Amino acid sequence: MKSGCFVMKCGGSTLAALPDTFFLDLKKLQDEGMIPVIVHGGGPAISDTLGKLGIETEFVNGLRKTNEAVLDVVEMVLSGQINKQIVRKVMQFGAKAIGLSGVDGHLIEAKPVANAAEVGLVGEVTNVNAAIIEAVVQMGYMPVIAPVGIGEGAQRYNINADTAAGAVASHLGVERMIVVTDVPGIMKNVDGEKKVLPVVTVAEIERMIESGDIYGGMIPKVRAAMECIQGKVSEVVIVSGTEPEVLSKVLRGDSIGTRIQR
Ligand SMILES: Nc1ncnc2c1ncn2[C@@H]1O[C@H](COP(=O)(O)OP(=O)(O)O)[C@@H](O)[C@H]1O
Ligand SMILES: CC(=O)N[C@@H](CCC(=O)OP(=O)(O)O)C(=O)O
Repeated sequence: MKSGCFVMKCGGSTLAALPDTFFLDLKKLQDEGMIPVIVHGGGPAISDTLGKLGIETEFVNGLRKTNEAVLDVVEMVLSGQINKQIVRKVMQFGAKAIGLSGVDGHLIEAKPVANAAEVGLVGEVTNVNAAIIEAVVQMGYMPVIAPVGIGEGAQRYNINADTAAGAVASHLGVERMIVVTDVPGIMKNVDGEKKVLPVVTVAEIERMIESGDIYGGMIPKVRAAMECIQGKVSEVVIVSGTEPEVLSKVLRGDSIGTRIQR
């Protein structure tokens, strides 16, 4: 992949709260020749629609228990509602974007996760067809990707968005993944005060999961980060979407959020 390309994962927790400056920043970066590849979540919107339809939903270690009925809603909300909302918003601020789901052109190939007996149709990424992303970028568009995967027998899978973003970053071989969420980074209680850790290593993350300092939705983020920094990706940065011009700040190396390094 060309230099200047980075993967940005945008969590469902923060999508509605993203300020206009976030989208203006994306447009500025695209104009400057930077290449954002967006992978998005949408967990809260999925839960909301499942609730309206009276379908029960449950999480096991941060993964949604998924059957075909749940998968219908996951695909509808992620590839339909949320993906198009993001594409429309990016275009409204003047940038060029094309929305895809992991199903399109076998973009994200998947197989059942190891604990499928417990969580059902949740996928683990087996391959990312980077050539599709590269072709979209070549045409001057920002790819916006929904984390639904496809596997053997054309089976769809629900993939955690952090996991999908990490796999996309690894397969594209980008230098950096930026995880945009609703907290300013990985936080820790220091002398009774919650502080953002500027840098954490893999060993520190393992200790923080063990001690319970990292829990819930932060776990798939740090697991995806630890997985992708084993390869070409040199760092994963976790930041808040409400911080003005957060992407430009990370890319120019400002001290912001939490950097996860090898
Ligand atoms: N150590 C930690 N520092 C910051 N947030 C944490 C930590 N451990 C767990 N969290 C939780 O992780 C959440 C972010 O994950 P999640 O809600 O899944 O967001 P997203 O939709 O962006 O993926 C935070 O709102 C916070 O409640
Ligand atoms: C398997 C699994 O749990 N999939 C997630 C996919 C969306 C997601 O990950 O969205 P966030 O980034 O907003 O959490 C789900 O069904 O909620």
